[in-house]
Amino acid sequence: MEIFKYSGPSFDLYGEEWSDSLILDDGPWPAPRATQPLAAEVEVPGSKSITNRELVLAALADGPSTLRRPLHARDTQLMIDALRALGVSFEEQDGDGRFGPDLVITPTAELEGGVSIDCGLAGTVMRFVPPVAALALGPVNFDGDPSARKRPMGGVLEGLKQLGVEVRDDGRGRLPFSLYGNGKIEGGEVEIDASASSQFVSGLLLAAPRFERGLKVTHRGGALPSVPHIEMTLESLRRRGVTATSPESGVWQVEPGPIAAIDLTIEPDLSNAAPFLLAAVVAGGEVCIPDWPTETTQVGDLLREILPKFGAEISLDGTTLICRVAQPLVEAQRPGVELDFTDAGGELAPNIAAVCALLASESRITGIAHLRGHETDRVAALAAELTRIGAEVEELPDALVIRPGELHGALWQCYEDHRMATSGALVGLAIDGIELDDVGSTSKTLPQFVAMWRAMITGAPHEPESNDTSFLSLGI
Ligand SMILES: O=C(O)C1=C[C@@H](OP(=O)(O)O)[C@@H](O)[C@H](O)C1
Ligand SMILES: C=C(OP(=O)(O)O)C(=O)O
Repeated sequence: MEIFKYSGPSFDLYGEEWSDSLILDDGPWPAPRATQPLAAEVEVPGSKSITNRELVLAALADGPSTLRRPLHARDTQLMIDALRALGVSFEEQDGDGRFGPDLVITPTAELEGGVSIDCGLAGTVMRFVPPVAALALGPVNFDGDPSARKRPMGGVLEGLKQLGVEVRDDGRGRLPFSLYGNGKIEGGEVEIDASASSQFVSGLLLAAPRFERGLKVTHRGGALPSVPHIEMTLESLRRRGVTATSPESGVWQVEPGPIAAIDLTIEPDLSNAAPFLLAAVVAGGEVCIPDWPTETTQVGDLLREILPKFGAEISLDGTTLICRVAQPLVEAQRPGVELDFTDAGGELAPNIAAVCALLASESRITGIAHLRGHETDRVAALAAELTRIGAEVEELPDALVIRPGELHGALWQCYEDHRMATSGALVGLAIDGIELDDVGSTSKTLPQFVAMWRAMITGAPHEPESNDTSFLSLGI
């Protein structure tokens, strides 16, 4: 079944020539109900966060790098297109992954300016590529989807301005903007407010080994979200021989020096494992995820602690994570939960909040203020959609209080947000008549979602060939 086609990024920075990237086949998608306990093994494609960090580092490395089992999805394709526009070369290579080819990335001697970059709706592209582009000679224009223009960018732009890069923007700290690099950055120290996104810090640190004096970044502002993602950035730099440390809380230091070319296998995306593991919580039964990393900086690893709060028994059989649940959630009449998502917020909270609507008493999901600057305002979107299906929801500035109600079918709005889409699919397992207005939004990080979801429910092995992934080709 063909769910959508990706027509490829195409835009005109200052004009209105937007081409819609996702063309849905048949309007709303009826979310399948689970009528019996699940029994599925679900192989999950590579991590978005690791793939896009590694693409950036490979682009700045001292030789060709090979990425095995990288994620192939809209966010990674946008990253490849952005880096290719700056002069980096990409080659596909057959690998053992089931979700697309391996990649060989060859850096360019000199990054090329005079180009426009489409960030789509990808936070990693809009925050990680500007510091790379600032190393190029000549102007680089940045823009993205209309909804991307609402996402905060201030910390990255402020950091670049403090580094002496000429930034032309409208002062709102948002897309679109242009950078005028002169081929090098001296580096030194910057102080930014990263309370809106940890990606501001990660973006500056990833390019920092190529600054003449390296970089010290200090965060000044409110609570810093998604700290494990900054740890992932430091870890990715260290893996390539760069000295990268956090001498104290809210301060990070990267020494100048070469970024080693490496051959790396990308871990499965543990945040994308979340809807499948939570499906076992909702429907009962067992869902297994192979290749769960034994050590990881991915926030999705927190699922091993979170899922037992919903009655799941979590175990490891070698490197296969097993989530076993005795009874469907609604039958189990489990009490509400209280969870703080300051660290894992963005990626895990939407799915968890959706499942909370199926608990028997009040749940509180806190530490989620920064989710308002994600693909959509996720706090408002979750409040609206859970209310739409009959839950009683209180929306606070940085929290959601979710109380059970008479749940019923409805057209669940996805707001172009992959995690809102998978959240709708989750409640649809337990409630008749849930339809999603835009299941194609899952192509941001998981273009195979629909086929994988169906295969999980029927217990059939997922066949990647049943998806149209032709749009993922690099065209080379
Ligand atoms: O660095 C990364 O790869 C990410 C950092 C987090 O962003 P925020 O700090 O903006 O929440 C996370 O939500 C996002 O999905 C991926
Ligand atoms: C917040 C997310 O994405 P992005 O990398 O675009 O910020 C996410 O994937 O949940």
